[in-house]
Amino acid sequence: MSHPILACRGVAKLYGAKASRFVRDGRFAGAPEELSAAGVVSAVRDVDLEIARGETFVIMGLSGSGKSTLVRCLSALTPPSAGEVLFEGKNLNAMAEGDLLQIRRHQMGMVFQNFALLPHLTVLGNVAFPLDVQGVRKAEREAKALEMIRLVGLSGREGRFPRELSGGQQQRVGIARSLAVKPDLWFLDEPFSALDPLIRREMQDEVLRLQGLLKKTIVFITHDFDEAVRIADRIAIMKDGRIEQIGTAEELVLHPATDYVRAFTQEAPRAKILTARAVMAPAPSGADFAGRVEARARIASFAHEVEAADRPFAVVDGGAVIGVVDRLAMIDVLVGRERKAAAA
Ligand SMILES: Nc1ncnc2c1ncn2[C@@H]1O[C@H](COP(=O)(O)OP(=O)(O)OP(=O)(O)O)[C@@H](O)[C@H]1O
Repeated sequence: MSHPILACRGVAKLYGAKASRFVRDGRFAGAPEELSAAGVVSAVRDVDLEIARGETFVIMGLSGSGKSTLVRCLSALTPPSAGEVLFEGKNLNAMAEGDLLQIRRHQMGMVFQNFALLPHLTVLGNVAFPLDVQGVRKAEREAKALEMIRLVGLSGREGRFPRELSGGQQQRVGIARSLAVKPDLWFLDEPFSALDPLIRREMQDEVLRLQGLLKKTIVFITHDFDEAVRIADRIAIMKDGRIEQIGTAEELVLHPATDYVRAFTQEAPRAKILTARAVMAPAPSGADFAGRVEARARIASFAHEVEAADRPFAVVDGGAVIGVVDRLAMIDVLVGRERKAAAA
């Protein structure tokens, strides 16, 4: 990656009175037994990652795996105990407090699971709040806030208080507020887990729509693989404070680096993740095709047609046939048996 907007090198976050014993020369060093004997929790350790500008990067893992702590380190809410977090190449932890505050206020936006709205402020007041903190004048901040309220579809509700809104609407206010400062980096920490499944899906579409429009860099935490698959460019899977693997959903499903990732992705919606390219077989010469599918098309989008056909479908890339998929390939996918991809 040429110029990541955000990068981590050897990041660790330790909790406990004796935590500093396990940091030497800015690096984390300690065996699990030593840490537990000293009563130290390594909420995050050994994290290296790079996030590209415009990327939607999802962090997944079970409860307690360190997702929120890592995001707190990435967003400079908390300093790591060891390692570096680089924002646009600058080390956030070596920065003067004032510069850090500027970056947090002007270049980062956050959305939380519990909405974190101010109950005594209206929708307009809540969305304008971060601009108020920045010292933006009233007329300007209200104009900007109204623009964001319109963007998230809440026009007409500017004067309502949070308690007068549904959960989904409250989270739209949270989203509008986090976007009001026009951040480069947008952090969303399990933003939709308090919402019911239908609203949750609607909000995922909302994030996708806003991302298409605003082209932010997104760091998104979720427990839900379906949610991750819908929105992520890449997914990091965390376990016990460490990142087990980073990859596209397809890479994680097809090439899990550890048994943990294999187990974690077992229930993943394979047909929504795998592409024609990943399941195709080499095309026999002179084959008679029932139709064509794009190499990058997800299986779910064409499985029906292919299953119903008595001949294979051609897999095409840039107009050229690069392989075939047939009924058998569909069954292989559904039972989790992948074929080797044909040379692409
Ligand atoms: N301030 C703290 N003091 C002590 N331990 C902490 C602190 N914050 C987090 N931890 C511990 O660090 C580990 C990681 O916590 P974290 O909240 O980052 O996990 P998570 O993956 O975000 O979990 P969840 O999905 O439940 O929010 C947990 O074992 C937690 O108890």
